[in-house]
Amino acid sequence: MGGVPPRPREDPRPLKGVLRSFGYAWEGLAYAWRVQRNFRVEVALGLLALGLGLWLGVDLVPILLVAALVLSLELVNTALEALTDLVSPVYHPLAKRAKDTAAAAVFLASLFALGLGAYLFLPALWARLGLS
Ligand SMILES: Nc1ncnc2c1ncn2[C@@H]1O[C@H](COP(=O)(O)OP(=O)(O)OP(=O)(O)O)[C@@H](O)[C@H]1O
Repeated sequence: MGGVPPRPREDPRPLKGVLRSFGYAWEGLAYAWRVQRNFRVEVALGLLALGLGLWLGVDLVPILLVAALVLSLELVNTALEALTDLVSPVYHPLAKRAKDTAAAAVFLASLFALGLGAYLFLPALWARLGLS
């Protein structure tokens, strides 16, 4: 067998342990960035929305919150995909349910982000362009 790295022992020094946890979280982020094109697209769209929000002078808090929601759900979706592939490398209807439902969570949050973007940006954009 082999291939499965040993589980690291918990570091008794609190700060070291916390820093190590950040390191693992960073590895997870780097993995999602590397393998998930959707994650990269969502980061780019989030930055675009922030730039647009700054330019139009709209409230950035809802934009930051919805971007955090979409990106976090995409990370959870990526984790679930990996776990599903581990426990069910061949087709199984329950594996399909798990992957499809996790994907639906990202889809729903993305639809919400789109609606929020339209609600926040369109009136400000019309005003900026002198169309309202
Ligand atoms: N082991 C499996 N058993 C049953 N259905 C599966 C299985 N693996 C994947 N699927 C089906 O194929 C779809 C695509 O799965 P895949 O693993 O390619 O993820 P994905 O949706 O392409 O994710 P991403 O594009 O974010 O990597 C799933 O949503 C599911 O419907």
